[in-house]
Amino acid sequence: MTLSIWRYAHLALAILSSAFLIILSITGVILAVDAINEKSPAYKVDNFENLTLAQVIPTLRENYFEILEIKVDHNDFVTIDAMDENGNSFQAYINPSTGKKLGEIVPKSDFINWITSLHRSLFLKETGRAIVGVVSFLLLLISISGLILVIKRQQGIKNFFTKVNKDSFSQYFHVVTGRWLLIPIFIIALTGTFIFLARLEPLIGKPTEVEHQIKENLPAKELKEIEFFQNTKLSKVEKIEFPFIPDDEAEPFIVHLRKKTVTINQVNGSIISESIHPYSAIVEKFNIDLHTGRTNVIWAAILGIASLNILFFIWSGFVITIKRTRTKIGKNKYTANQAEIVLLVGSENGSTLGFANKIHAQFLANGQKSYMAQMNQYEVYPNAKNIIILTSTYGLGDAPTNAKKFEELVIKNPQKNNISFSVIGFGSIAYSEFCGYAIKVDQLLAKQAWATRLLELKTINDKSPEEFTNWVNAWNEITEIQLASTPALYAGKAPRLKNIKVEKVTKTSTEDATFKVIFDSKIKYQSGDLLAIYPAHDHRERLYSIGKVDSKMQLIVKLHEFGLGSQFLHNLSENTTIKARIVKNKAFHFPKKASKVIMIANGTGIAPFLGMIDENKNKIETYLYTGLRFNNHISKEYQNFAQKQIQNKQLNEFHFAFSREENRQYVMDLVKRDDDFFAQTLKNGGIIMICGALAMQHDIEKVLEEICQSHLNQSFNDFKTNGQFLTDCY
Ligand SMILES: Cc1cc2nc3c(=O)[nH]c(=O)nc-3n(C[C@H](O)[C@H](O)[C@H](O)COP(=O)(O)O)c2cc1C
Repeated sequence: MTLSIWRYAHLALAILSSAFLIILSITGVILAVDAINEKSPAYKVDNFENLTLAQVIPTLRENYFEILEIKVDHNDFVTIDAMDENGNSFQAYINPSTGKKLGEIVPKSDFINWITSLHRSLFLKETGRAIVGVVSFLLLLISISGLILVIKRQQGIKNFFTKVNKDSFSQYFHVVTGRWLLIPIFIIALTGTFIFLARLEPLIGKPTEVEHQIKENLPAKELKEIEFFQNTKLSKVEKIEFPFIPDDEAEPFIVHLRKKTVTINQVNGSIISESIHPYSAIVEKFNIDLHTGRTNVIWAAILGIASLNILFFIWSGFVITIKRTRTKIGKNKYTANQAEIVLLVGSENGSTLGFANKIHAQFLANGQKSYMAQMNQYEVYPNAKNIIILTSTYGLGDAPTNAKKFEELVIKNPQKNNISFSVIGFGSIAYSEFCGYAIKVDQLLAKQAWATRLLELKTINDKSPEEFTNWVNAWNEITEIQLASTPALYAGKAPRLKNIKVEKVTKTSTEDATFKVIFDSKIKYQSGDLLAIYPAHDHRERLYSIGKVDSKMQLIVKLHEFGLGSQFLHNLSENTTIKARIVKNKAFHFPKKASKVIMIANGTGIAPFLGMIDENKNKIETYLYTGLRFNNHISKEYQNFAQKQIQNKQLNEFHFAFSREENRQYVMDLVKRDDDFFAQTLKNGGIIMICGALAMQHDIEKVLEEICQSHLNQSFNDFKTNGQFLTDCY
């Protein structure tokens, strides 16, 4: 049978029974705790297993005036129901070997009685019992289908307990705890079903009565001499009814054992009759013991944990199902016939579809006729120029469920035009066949006469947005249709946006079109973090480095004529709010401890450093090197700020280079000039931070390499790997 039939059966049964299962599991946990509690105080005596009735009955007779009965409960505690000399009846726990009273019998609390009744019959008497019986049976079927799903997932029964790869929290724990708790849950379900069945009239057997021949004139015996008492252990007894009047032959002892009830002549000790319990009654008791854990603390604890876990199964099972429904594809704007870009998705749990959705939305926003379908819906696309396949892998290099028919369909429906194809595989290196199915699909398409490879197969481990942007970059390089290459955009969860208030947008400097935006916001962030804004009010985000100055969020932005982000920021009105989010950039936070920090920036890359200097309350020795084009009002403002911070002792020195002024200078010229200082700083464990253009970073790294080689006879790489070089360049 296919995986999906088992999966649907498992799900349908769970949906059908979940409301009742929730009630039964919660009450089950409470009853399990009660079963454990019941065992303390412990009234079981040490030699209980060895005591015979020949020892117990005479002792009790000596100690008590008139005994009605004694009972041995499932905890092996013995209780007595007797009368004292004054004719007052009493019940108590006793020590069966000495007859001593051990404690009062405390009745179950109203709460426990209420819970027990809810658990047994949902307060609906016989109807409720029937519902509970049916739900137990459904739970039995759920555990069987669950067992089969685990076996299938683990590729056979022999791998049942081998490692489960962590795909998502809910899935991982559903499978892992499922493996361990399947047996107790199976037993709970099976015994629960039997307890219900055992109450059905036709299944209840009748006891077998055995009358013994009564021998006349047998000699009288003392109680301790009666053979039956000598041969019967107290531990096998459930109840003994004592004769009303001692020494009267007409008044027998009635001993209730697990398997039978025996009537004994109290004078001569002969067995008068035996009533052998039907098999169903014995099984029922055993079932109740197993179902309630009342005879064993450890088993009661296991049942409690298993019951609790049923709640967890219900929760995680539904999370998995909801995730799975995410593999459904929404309505397309264009038909398969109109489509120029076709995105085909193979996804079991929806994450691959998430990636596909994001590029589909961008294609549509760029005016492309993009069409998305499941791989199982493959057909002929008369106008397609590009087919992009995004598929995950399951089993041992197998297709996800919605791609199972793909191979057959590709062979059956050859395309009529030449179409470029590109395959992106989603998988996990934890599996031996990493992206095995994507590899198969890539090879299959390569063999089709109509297909031309656009890009090499790209495999992506563990849904990595970074690895996905490698494919995006490769796509952007060879096609006209540009896709966003910010990894954060492709990260799993849709980001939660916050409202932040615009406090001020400064005028742009005439020479290099730079301006400052100040936000007033209570969101948590730190200088060096990034602010993600959504200028097109869609999912495409632009990131800006943040400086926290005077407790305000400050961005320094260069206005680009066609820059969506910079134009958006530039046009903001004061006292309005925008939707944005913080992208934590831990790798670029100001060090909490360092012997020395050197900051290198060019252009707007100075933004986070202004904040870091302002926040340098520990007065770590800090040096700022900045490269700008012009020495204008903006650079003057930076210099004034730096001067003030030197007075505060939050900055030690600052150096500016201007590339469009007299004596053209770049920031790397300043580094070269202070080569000895840079070498010593690195040697002494100091940290260099760099923010600005990627090209500047390359140049600076080259200069630092030369400095390290000539001054320290060492490679700059050593300091990089040592975490002494922090970068945030774009
Ligand atoms: C039961 C199971 C089996 C898997 N088998 C493989 C495999 O053989 N090879 C592989 O590369 N990834 C395997 N994976 C990992 C998935 O392909 C990967 O997590 C993928 O990103 C899931 O995408 P989806 O959410 O779109 O289905 C397996 C995952 C699970 C849960």
